[in-house]
Amino acid sequence: MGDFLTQNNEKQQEQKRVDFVINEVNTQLKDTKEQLDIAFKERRKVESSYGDTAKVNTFEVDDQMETNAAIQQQKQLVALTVESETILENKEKSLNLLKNTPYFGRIDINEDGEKESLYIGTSSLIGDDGDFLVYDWRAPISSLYYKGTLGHASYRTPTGHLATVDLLKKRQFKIENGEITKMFDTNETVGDEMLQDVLSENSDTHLKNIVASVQHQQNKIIRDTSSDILVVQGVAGSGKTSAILQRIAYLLYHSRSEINADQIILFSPNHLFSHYISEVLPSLGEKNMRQVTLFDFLMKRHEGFRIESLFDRFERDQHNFPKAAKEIRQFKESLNLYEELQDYLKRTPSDTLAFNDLILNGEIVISREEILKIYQQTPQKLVLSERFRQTKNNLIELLKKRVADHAKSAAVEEQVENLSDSDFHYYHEHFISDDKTVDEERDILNYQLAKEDYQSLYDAIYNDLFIDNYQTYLQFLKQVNLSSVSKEAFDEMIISVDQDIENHFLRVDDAIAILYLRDLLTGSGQNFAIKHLFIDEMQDYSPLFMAYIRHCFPKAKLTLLGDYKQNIFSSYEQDTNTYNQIPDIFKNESKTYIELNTSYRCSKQITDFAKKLLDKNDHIESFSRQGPQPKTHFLTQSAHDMTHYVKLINHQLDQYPMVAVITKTQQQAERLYHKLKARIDVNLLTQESRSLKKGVCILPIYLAKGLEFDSVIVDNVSKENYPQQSDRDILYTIASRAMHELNLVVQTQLPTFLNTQKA
Ligand SMILES: Nc1ncnc2c1ncn2[C@@H]1O[C@H](COP(=O)(O)OP(=O)(O)OP(=O)(O)O)[C@@H](O)[C@H]1O
Repeated sequence: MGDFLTQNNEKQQEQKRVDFVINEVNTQLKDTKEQLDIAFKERRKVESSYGDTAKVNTFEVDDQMETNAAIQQQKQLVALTVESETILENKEKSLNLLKNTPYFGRIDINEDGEKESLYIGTSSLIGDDGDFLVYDWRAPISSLYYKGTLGHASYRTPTGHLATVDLLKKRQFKIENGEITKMFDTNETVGDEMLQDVLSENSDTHLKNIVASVQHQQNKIIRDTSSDILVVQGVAGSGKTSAILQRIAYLLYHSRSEINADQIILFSPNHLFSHYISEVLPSLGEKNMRQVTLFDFLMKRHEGFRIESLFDRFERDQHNFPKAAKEIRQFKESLNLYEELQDYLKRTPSDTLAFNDLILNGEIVISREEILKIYQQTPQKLVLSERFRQTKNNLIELLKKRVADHAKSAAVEEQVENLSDSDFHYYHEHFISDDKTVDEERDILNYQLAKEDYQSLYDAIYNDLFIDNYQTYLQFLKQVNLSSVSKEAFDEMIISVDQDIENHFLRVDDAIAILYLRDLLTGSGQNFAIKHLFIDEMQDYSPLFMAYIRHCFPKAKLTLLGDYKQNIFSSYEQDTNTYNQIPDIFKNESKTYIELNTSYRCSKQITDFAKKLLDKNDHIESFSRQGPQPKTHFLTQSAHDMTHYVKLINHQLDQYPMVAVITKTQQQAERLYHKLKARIDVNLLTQESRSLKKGVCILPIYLAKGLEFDSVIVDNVSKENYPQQSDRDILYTIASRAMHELNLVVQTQLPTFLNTQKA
């Protein structure tokens, strides 16, 4: 009873403080809004007078100079007003976040005999008297909340000095709409009670931030600023995605002046996922980073080609994936291919390199033979990219000569004759100075028009389109000797790649290899501006792609995360997966490895079930949250059984806002959707889907990657549908999408690997 009273009293005290802080937030919000209003008016004023200045007569030279100086000054003024407006807007955003939940944690410390209580929230709040009412969770001192248990603890001060304190108390709050709904004191890093509470909530259409309950290992990922390559292997639901999003917020805070969100790229598995995670950073007061999928990345770089997505490839593999095809794919995805490519390009006689004719209006202006000759005339001792640079320069010179010839042609003469008055004035104004004679004027005009005729050829040379990477790739393949595959099978593959190219279509592995080949040849394709690159679900990317990504973003620090057990797309076996090859891919770079072994997403019962699908050696810990046991339902697709299927779905829907029926393939998802849609409101998700909705959705597993649902129904877990041992990875991935409840629908018999365990 005494305890209860003390607790109640403490809660009242804390609530008083919350009220006080919210009051301060509201006052500051009001001030900020007023200042924003002033800043906005100020900017409008400066901008409109900037316009007036620009209109000043620029006829006289002196006036012109004066005007330029004035314009520069005005430009600076506009930049300053925009900057102060942005600062105020950011402040307003942070205050709005603090308005309902000003903080989530408190630590009491004794530092050099001085006791202090610090409150921790999504951003800092400084009161009238200059005191910190709330500390940003990313401030150095806030790290005490995440890493230490009570007693001695240390943190690095902004000056780099290691400060030691006595951590006396750690308290967690759940504050909703200004009211403390829960409050726990804890000695754990972040106590189980709070975590239990967060994890027992229902799933949502968007991932939430985990700022209040980051766990010790996750904290290491978030606060690592020194590794060049940070590699995270984490079991399904262990918070990898959550941790990297927090990490991005952390990096942005600590390097505000050096990094902005545009210099951070996240490779995400699909657009559904991109949308699913898009609210985490804004909820922490930060701008979202750039997101790209592998498919988009390749499409952008192979203009005019259709690319097979990983999803289409997965569907195709379900129908036919012979052993030879698997061997060839493994080769095309491997670092060996990179080495062979390099080697080939070094030793290959130049006449096996393929070039494109430069064609204008159906006529060859520079033929591929001419280009080859130019290339062959460059010094052999130079590196390839340098030979290409010289070839390119020489081609431009040659084109200039062709332009000069063209300028004298009757066609151009005629164009000049037929110029309209306004075009004539335009050329005069832009290209011909007053001191030219009539003949000179004519020559310049002819040359300019001839140059414009040839502009597309300049662009083609500039963009390296005179090289035929696709044919060069075929030439390369023709000399590969892959001992594990018969010559017939390999030749067949080359014919099929040739046909694909003819049809302007590329398979993923070819698309990546061709990009690498292109960049090795031309020395292009690198982006030095990107500072951080994150790859989620790294197990989906081949070693070759990883090496290529390093080539593309040479200055970026990499954070690679994944779970090699959720191995759906790759043709690799466990011991040759991308994760194991990281030391070979990033040979001379420093790497830090972190493992996350606890699944926070699933109830203990679901994690225990999923665990049995994996090897004994795979280490997964379940979090202690309890839920119902996974259940098996034997249902065919007869009308009678479909009624039971619908009942099962409805029953889940009565209990949970988000229910997913997960199939193995898109085709199965579509078939099931058509059977169910007349009886129940369901939402079919496809590659084109961009967002999740509450209710019931049907989707194939590869679209459910990275997502989670309150309840998952696994469709058709039958031995015909999951015949192989490797299908265990797919079932593991499906099962681990479920937070609270898992149901398996079996049409015939359970797969052999599941038969030995009762669901
Ligand atoms: N420290 C934490 N506090 C609260 N919730 C957490 C924490 N860590 C993870 N979670 C929750 O666990 C769930 C899984 O997290 P997340 O999606 O980041 O895991 P993941 O490792 O990326 O999973 P997957 O490999 O399946 O994509 C999310 O609901 C997330 O909010």
